[in-house]
Amino acid sequence: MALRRRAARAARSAREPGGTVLRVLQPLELPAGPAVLEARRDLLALLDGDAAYLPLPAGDDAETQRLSHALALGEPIDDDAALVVSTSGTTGTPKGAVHTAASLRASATATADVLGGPGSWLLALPPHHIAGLQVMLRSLAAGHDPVVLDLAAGFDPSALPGLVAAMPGDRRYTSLVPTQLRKALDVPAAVAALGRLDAVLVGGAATPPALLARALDAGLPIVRTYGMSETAGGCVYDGVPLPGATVRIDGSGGAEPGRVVLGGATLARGYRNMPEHPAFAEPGWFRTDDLGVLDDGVLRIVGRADESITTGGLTVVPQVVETVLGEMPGVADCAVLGVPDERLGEKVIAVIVPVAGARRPGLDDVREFVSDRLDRYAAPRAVFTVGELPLRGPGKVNRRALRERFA
Ligand SMILES: O=C(O)CCC(=O)c1ccccc1C(=O)O
Repeated sequence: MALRRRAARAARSAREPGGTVLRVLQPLELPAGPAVLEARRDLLALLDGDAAYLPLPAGDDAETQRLSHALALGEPIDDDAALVVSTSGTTGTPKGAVHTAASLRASATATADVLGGPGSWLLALPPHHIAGLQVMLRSLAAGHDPVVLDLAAGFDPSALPGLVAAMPGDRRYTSLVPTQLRKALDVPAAVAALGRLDAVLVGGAATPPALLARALDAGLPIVRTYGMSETAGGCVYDGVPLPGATVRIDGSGGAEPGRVVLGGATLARGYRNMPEHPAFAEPGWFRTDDLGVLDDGVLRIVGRADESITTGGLTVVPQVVETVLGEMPGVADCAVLGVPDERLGEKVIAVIVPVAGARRPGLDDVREFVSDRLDRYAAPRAVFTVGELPLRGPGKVNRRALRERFA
């Protein structure tokens, strides 16, 4: 059912006597267990699907706007578990990040503090994704129903003006992934609408510098966020940790990129049913798969440890090459990956989405463009063009699918 119709129904059910309900947000076959959300009935009406509603015993907070105990279809998770966020992870092993009421509250509070106060939120991301979930929670925490963009037929920026106009409250926010921002920038009325918001959070994937520059030039209040399900969404805004969040770089020699390790009150307690998982081995810290550098306390993400390419014995971080290619005329979007190569072990290839109507950049164009911007060994050795990049989640390129296609 279209989200718009659900929204209309939600508005109706909001007038019914409330009561809280539990809601399973994720399919049950995940070994990590389902994510369960308790929220007001009017919100849950937006999240229609096949899952069952389980009535919650009414407590002190019967018409609550907070999260509380989660049950997996009657199976208790843990005493202090509030929400299990299912995360596929890049490695493909599904995991459930166990959040407590404290970690979720810490995230909501820190976000509101940094953005200038609680406000209403426009939901433009799937509600089972941590960023979409956070949009709903922050909006509900501020006492506002989130305004919902219908994603049934994909992200349509022309819906933004009407939805932004319908947003209550004196502070108004939204969260987008970079691909959505790119689409919105092509629609002047959408740019004007986003420009009326107090912040547009962009995250989930690296925002190419050229895209960021276009958005800032258009006057959009962009905040680049960095975080993941394990940190209850963004815990670093524009490179600066939120109040209470901490960032450490491990295994880095000075300016060299090292492993990003995150700490602070927004951290999940661990992965469900995986007490030995190495990412949570050090109490109070979460070891990410990201590589980054800290310049004067400002975090810059360089790429992912598990996606780096070894070519001729040298390491290439795909995101570094993507950032350079993203500045190339005629390139709307791109992904860089390693494919098996007899001589080099792996070779660097680029998959490019050309700008509509522009000449398709070829291998010679690419090699010339990168020649004074990248080390020789990092230059792509093959270039493919596609209409759009396959995604494995909002904003995240499915490199595995590309590797299978172009290897
Ligand atoms: O992709 C992830 O794992 C987290 C991304 C994320 O939290 C996010 C993504 C887009 C916009 C806003 C946010 C956010 O920090 O809430």
